[in-house]
Amino acid sequence: MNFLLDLYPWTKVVHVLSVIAWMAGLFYLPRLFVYHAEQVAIGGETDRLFQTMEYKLLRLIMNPAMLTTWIFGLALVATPGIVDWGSLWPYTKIFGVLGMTWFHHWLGLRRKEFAAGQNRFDGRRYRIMNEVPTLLLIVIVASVIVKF
Ligand code: HEM
Repeated sequence: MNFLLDLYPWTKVVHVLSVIAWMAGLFYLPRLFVYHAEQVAIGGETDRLFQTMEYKLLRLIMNPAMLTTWIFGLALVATPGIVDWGSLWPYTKIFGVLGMTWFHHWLGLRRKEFAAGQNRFDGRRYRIMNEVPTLLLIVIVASVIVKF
């Protein structure tokens, strides 16, 4: 895995770029759900517009960004000398990324419900869920920067 040492800064560049794209979607999609749930009548033109925006955000931005975040994150894990498994931070980071991945799939399930005209949650619920990626982001960034 020594070739990964030469690539290390560039692996991290692609990892962080992917993270930014993924996070943009993880913050924005629940906001779309808030307005979709509160302001939009089922079956109308605006409903179809929101469904298209949600579909494209998830499929074209968030799914690929999650995939490349994972691929390049795991490449960083495989790079010699980067992760000290005797420290606490790798475990808090794993907790954060598994939580973020769970949240991504939770949003994907809610998108399918909107697409079927069967949304079950009100805007307040989506507002509350919007805080989940914020909290996980704090845990993850503190883990990789402070490295406690
Ligand atoms: C999906 C699985 C992920 C894995 C396996 C992973 C793994 C890693 C590893 C091993 C590093 C290298 C740390 C170093 O160079 O010292 C790193 C850096 C980083 N990760 Fe991740 N990561 C993942 C997801 C995420 C997520 C979801 C975020 C943010 C929401 C994130 C944010 C960062 C940042 C900002 C850095 C750069 C820290 C620095 O060195 O300045 N990562 N990641």
